[in-house]
Amino acid sequence: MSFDFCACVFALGFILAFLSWCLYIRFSPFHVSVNRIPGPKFHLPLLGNSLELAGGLDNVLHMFQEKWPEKYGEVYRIFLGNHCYVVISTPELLEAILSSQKIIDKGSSYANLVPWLGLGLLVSSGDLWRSRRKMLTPAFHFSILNSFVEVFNEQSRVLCGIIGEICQSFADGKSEMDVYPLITRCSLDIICEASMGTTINAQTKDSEYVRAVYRMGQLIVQRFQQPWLDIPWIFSVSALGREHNRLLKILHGFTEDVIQKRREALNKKGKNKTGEIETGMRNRLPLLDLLIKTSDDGKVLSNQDIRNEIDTFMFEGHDTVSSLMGWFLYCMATNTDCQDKVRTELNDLFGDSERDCSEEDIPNLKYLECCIKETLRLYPSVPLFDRTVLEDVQIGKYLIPAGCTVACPSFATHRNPKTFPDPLVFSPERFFPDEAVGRHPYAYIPFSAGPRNCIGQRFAMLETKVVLSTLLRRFKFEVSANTKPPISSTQLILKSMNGINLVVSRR
Ligand code: HEM
Repeated sequence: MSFDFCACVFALGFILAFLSWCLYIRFSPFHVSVNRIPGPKFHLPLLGNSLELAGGLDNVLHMFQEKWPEKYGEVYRIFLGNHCYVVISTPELLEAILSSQKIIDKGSSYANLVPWLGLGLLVSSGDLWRSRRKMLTPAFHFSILNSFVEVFNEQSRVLCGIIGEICQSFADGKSEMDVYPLITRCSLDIICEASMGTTINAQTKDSEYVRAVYRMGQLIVQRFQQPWLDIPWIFSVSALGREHNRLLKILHGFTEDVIQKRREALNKKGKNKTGEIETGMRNRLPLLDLLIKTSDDGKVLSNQDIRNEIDTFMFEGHDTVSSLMGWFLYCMATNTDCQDKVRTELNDLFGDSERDCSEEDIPNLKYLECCIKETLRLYPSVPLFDRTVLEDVQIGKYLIPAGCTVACPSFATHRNPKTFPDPLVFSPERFFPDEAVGRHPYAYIPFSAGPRNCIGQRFAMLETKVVLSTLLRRFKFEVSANTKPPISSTQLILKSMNGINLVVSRR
C-alpha cells in the first residue's frame, strides 16, 4: 500500500471520528439535556474544555469563579476531560442540591484523596457515610470542643513566641514575614493533639510526618494538573507516583503507630466504674479515643477505618483553618480600621492582662467573629466543592442528567453583588444581626450546608477565635507598599501563590 493511500484512509478515519463526535455531543440524550444549560458550544474528546484552564492555579480559580460565570451566568456547564460539571452559584438552586438527602455523593475530583484518606468521612458515600457521620458527630459536642480551648491557647502562645522572636531580631522590633507557614504549623499542632491526643511540635521541630503532610497536599494538586496521571499505570511509574507511595508509607505509618500506642495506653489505664475509658486528660477526648472506644476491638471499626478517619481530620482540619487565619490577617492588615475595632473589643475584654482566652470570653468576641465571617466570605477556605448526581434531577429550569457533577463555587456565590452589595469591600458589618436579616441561607456557604456540611465548623470557629484574638492582642499587622498582594489560587484549599507577607510589630 502506498503512503498516499494510507494517509487518505487515516484522514478519512479522522474525519469520520470527528463527525461522529460532533453528532454524539449534539444528539445523545445526555448531551441534549446538558446542552440546554449555558456553556461552551464545543468540547474536545478526552480534554473537554480543560485547555481553557491551562496556566497557573490562579487561572483555575479565575476561570471557574469569575470568567465563566461572567460569560455564561449563575448556572453553567463545562466539560473537564469527558466529564460534565454543572456549576451553580444561585442560592435557591444551591439549596436544592445541598439540602437534598439523595445528592450526597462526592464527585470524581475527590478520587486522588482516596489513597491517603481511604473512605473516611470526607470521601465516603451512601450508607457508609451516614453511619460514620452519626458515629463521629458526638466528638464535636460543645463540651468536648471547649476542652480543647487549653490546647488552642498553648499553641497560640508558642506561635506568638516564634513571631515575637522574629520581630525582636530587628532593631525597630518590626519585621516583614510570610505568616502562612507559621500559622500552618500552629494549626497542624492543634489538629494533631485534638484528633490523636499526640503532640508533634510542628512549630518548633522538624518532623518527617509534617513534611509528608505538606508535600502530599501539593502532590495531590500537581496530579490534578496532569490528567494523564489519572491512568493508574502511568502514575505508578511516574516520579510523582513513586514519591506519592513513599509519602503514603510515612503518613500511614505515623497514624498506625499512634493508634497502636494509644490503644495500649487506654488498655493499661483501663476503664472506670461507668465503663468509660479514663484518658487522664481531664475532659479532653481526642477523636481517636472515641474511635477506639467505638471500634469494639475491630468488630465495628477496623484499624484501617480508624486510620482513615484520623487522616481525614488531619487533612481537613489544618489546611482549611490555616487558609482562614492567613487571609484574616491579610484582611486586618489591609483594613486597619477593622483591626482597630477588633483590638478595642479585645482591650475591653482583656485589658493589659496576659491571661488566656477562656471559653467564657468566646461569646464576647462579637466583632472578631464578624471579621472572621467576612474573611470566609471573600476567601472561603474551600472555594469549590461538588456532588455527583446519581439520578436525573430537575434543578430550577434545568434537567441535570445522572453522571454529571454539580459544583458549588462558594467563592463566586459569596461575591454576588445581588446578595452582597460592593462584594469586594471588606465589611464585617454585613454580619451584624440586623444586616443579615432576609439574606438567603444558602448565599453564604463557607462550611457547605445541608446534611454534608462541615462537621468541624464549630471546632474551626472556636480555634480561630482563640488563636486570632491571642495574635491581635500582642501584634499589629500591616502591609508594606513594596510587597505584592497575595495571588489567590485554588489548591483544593484557597491559598496564596506568593505567601501572605505582612509587616508585623509588637503592640
Ligand atoms: C475554616 C475552617 C474550615 C472550613 C472553611 C471548612 C469547610 C468545609 C467544607 C466546605 C466542607 C464540605 C466539603 C465537601 O462537600 O466536599 C467540609 C467538610 C468537612 N470538614 Fe471542614 N472546614 C473547616 C475546618 C474543618 C475542621 C477543623 C475539621 C476537623 C476538625 C473539618 C472536618 C471536615 C470533615 C470531616 C468534612 C467532611 C464532612 C462530611 O462529608 O460529612 N473541617 N469542610
